[in-house]
Amino acid sequence: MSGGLSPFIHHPPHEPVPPNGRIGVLLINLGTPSGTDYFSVRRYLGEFLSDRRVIEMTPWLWKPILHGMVLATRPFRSGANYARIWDRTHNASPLTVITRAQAEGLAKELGPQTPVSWGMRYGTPSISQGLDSLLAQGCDRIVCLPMYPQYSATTTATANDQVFRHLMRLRCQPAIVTVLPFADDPAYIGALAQSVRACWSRLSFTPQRLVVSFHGLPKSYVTAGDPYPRECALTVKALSAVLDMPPQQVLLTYQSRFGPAEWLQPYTLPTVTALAQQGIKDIAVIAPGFMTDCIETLDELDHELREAFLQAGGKNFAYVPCLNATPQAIGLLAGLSRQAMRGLERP
Ligand SMILES: C=CC1=C(C)c2cc3[nH]c(cc4nc(cc5[nH]c(cc1n2)c(C)c5CCC(=O)O)C(CCC(=O)O)=C4C)c(C)c3C=C
Ligand SMILES: [Fe+2]
Ligand SMILES: [Fe+2]
Repeated sequence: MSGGLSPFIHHPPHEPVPPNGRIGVLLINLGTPSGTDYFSVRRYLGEFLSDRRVIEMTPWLWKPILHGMVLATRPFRSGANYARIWDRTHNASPLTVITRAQAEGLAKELGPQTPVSWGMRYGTPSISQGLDSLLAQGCDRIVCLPMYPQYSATTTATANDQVFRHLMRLRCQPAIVTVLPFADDPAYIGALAQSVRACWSRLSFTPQRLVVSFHGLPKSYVTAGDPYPRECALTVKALSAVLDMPPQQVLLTYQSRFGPAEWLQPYTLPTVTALAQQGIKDIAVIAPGFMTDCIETLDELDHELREAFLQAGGKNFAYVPCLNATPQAIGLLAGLSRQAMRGLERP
């Protein structure tokens, strides 16, 4: 509700409820289209690809490309890909369904004194909606937890930007703590190792290689200072150590390249097809940069990459699911939240 000519949201005067306020947690994820049709995907991609943290190219060069080419064609292709992974029970993208389950699991774990909500950087429910829901529940202190284990300005920073953009409109602001990425946090690495072991124990083969695939990033962003590949390397090193796997059996790769520029290398797809051509028959693939299974994992890895590997001569391909809403993931999110909440406690 806006207050006349004031740029700030109008709050009727009220006493905080409960009287000394409370701490809430906002889980933040990337976001996803609300449907697989052209217009839903276009709306999502339009918001995503208009973010200057994501596309740094000067707007007067990028806008004509985005509106003239990308948004005219890509929604058809992406929409068809989303249709392959769509959760028809909930009529929603897996990213939405699983993020909601993560928030519900965290709420249960933290108990009724700590409201939990969730918001997407692009699409709905938005970060603003998530924050408003916590404010309406009397939260005067909020932990914002972007669910990106490895820092990148294109993900972590833009999630935090959006939180503070919402705060800019508030007359009564809550205190905020943003949770740092957790690339080599022992609880995160332990959860990943457990999911690898659980997956492998169900296989009828022993993978000769573990391919650890992360979402890519334009190389120029890294040259300009984005620490993302360093953080990915930390995760791989810690995971190999806990799994007690020799480094040569664990390969760090980058997927999901977008546009013609050079992205971080080695790329996942050519690496995996080369493995098959070199006679490596059995592999497993994990994507620890994603806390939640989504189009990039379910379609690009478990579907497209699997087919490419088998077509190139591979025999067995195992995809290790993301941590999703497993008890290990909820324990990790609860641990990160509690640690941040300590910094917000009143004396
Ligand atoms: C320049 C473009 C992009 C950058 C930079 C980028 C970084 C980045 N993204 C993720 C996580 C996710 N990305 C997802 C989808 C997705 N990403 C891009 C482009 C860039 N990402 C596009 C165009 C899309 C949409 C899908 C498509 O059209 O092919 C998703 C999945 C969302 C879903 O709906 O399931 C995630 C998650 C990270 C972690 C990252 C940088 C490190
Ligand atoms: Fe992406
Ligand atoms: Fe992709």
